[in-house]
Amino acid sequence: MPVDIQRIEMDQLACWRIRHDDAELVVAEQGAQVLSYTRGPGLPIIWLSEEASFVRGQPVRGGVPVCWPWFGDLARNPQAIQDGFEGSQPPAHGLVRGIDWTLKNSYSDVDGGTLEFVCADPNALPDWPHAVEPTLTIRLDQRLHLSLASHNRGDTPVALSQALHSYFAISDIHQVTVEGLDGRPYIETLEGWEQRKQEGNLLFTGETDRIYLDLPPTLSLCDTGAGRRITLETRGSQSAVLWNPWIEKAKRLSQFADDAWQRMLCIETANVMSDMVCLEPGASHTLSVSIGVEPL
Ligand SMILES: O=P(O)(O)OC[C@H]1O[C@@H](O)[C@H](O)[C@@H](O)[C@@H]1O
Repeated sequence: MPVDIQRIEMDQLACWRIRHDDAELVVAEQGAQVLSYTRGPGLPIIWLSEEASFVRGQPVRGGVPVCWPWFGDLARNPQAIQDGFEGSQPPAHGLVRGIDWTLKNSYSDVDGGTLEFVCADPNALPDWPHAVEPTLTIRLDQRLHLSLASHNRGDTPVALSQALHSYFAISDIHQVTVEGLDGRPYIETLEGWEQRKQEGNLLFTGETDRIYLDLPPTLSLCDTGAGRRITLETRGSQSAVLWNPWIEKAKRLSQFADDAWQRMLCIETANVMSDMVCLEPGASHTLSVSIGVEPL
């Protein structure tokens, strides 16, 4: 079946939809945010909140928000990243989630379709005066491939942290495990940002908000309830954030049903803390993840 690429609208947001075989991907120009990704009928691969709103200037809950040029709370980032921001109220997860990116290129071939976005509005980031424009290449073939590239065109070094904040759809949080973390160090942000070591695979029994470091290139999300394994093959990243808000935090989140914590899990391919990116003048860095699905 030929690859079909269409511009569509989701309420206030201009979006692009790629259909290929039984897969469908929707990406908003705002934030270059993947909103949904499905393959055949049944459980989606990427989760989009039932309460998501598609409003200009507001990040959508679910999909894959791009966190850039810092991840999370700026005050928790290494000093060199904090020093790059000259404003007074840094938003969580950086500056590009709620602004329009430009579709620079789109094309299809026999194997799939590709969208290339650039965040190039020179007035968009007045409090972050650095000559780095991120580009996000999104390719759908038998897998979903996301590549976030940063190129320092200025004449001073630039430090940044970032994440492809992927929300995965799951059958039930009690029936999933994450493989590939065994023996790796992590920062337990819910208990004083203590550094700990993972023993075995990760299971979920409560609120989880951890930064894993020194990671191997592949992590897997094994979902026995759905009978499938989602694999994340990364490049340019050795850190990931594992997040589930559980019961109480779910009630405080925007665009999030009280019980939605049971149906989603974030595995965020990242460059955070000691895995931050330092770009010398003229240097580039690319953070990539390829997301595949296989039956158990
Ligand atoms: O509500 P936001 O800004 O999209 O953030 C959602 C979550 O994003 C995760 O990456 C953080 O680790 C969590 O602490 C945070 O709650």
